[in-house]
Amino acid sequence: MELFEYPADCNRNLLPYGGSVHYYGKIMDKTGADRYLQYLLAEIAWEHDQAVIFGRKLVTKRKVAWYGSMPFEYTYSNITKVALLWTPELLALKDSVEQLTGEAYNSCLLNLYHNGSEGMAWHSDGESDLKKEGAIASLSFGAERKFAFKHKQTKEKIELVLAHGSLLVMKGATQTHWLHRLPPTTRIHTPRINLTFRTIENHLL
Ligand SMILES: O=C(O)CCC(=O)C(=O)O
Ligand SMILES: [Fe+2]
Repeated sequence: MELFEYPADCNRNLLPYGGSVHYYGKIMDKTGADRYLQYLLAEIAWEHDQAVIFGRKLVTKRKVAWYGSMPFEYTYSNITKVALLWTPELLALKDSVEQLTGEAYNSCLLNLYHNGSEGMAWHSDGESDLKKEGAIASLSFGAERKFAFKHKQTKEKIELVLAHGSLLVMKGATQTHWLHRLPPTTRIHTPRINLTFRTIENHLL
């Protein structure tokens, strides 16, 4: 298992095969990242996430929000959500991420993990409404947390730490061949916010 440290080289593919993951490291200074963290904590329309699993409605401790360029409908874990429209701050972040990654995004899923007891289990972001093999750009604010990839067949694992104000991009066949997760940890007692910019297609708008 490899653990990547700074300085980040955004041209380096962290995956050895079957997709591409690029870590840009911190894309803003600490003052800027602190300001976005405070803004996001205070102003985003956070809600507890819900999922219907085996016909039972479960509510997660983690909070989520969903924003976009249009009131897209987005279905995952059998729950349909309607996107809120970009705030000026989210639009500014989207523009920066588009410039850095050379890709366009029309929506963003936001996650708020209150402390290390909250995480996200192994999954891939292969929902049918997402552009196939489209890039997913992930911005992190707040507590530094480990993030892990696991190949679906070989089970090979790749881990890295996502810094405050940092950018990670997953693209190509990554979602087809690799799972990812945010493991829980007892060591973290402060919040982390993650924004994943995505491209929704086949919407009926
Ligand atoms: O919190 C993270 O860094 C990842 C979130 C994630 O994988 C997702 O929203 O699909
Ligand atoms: Fe994901």
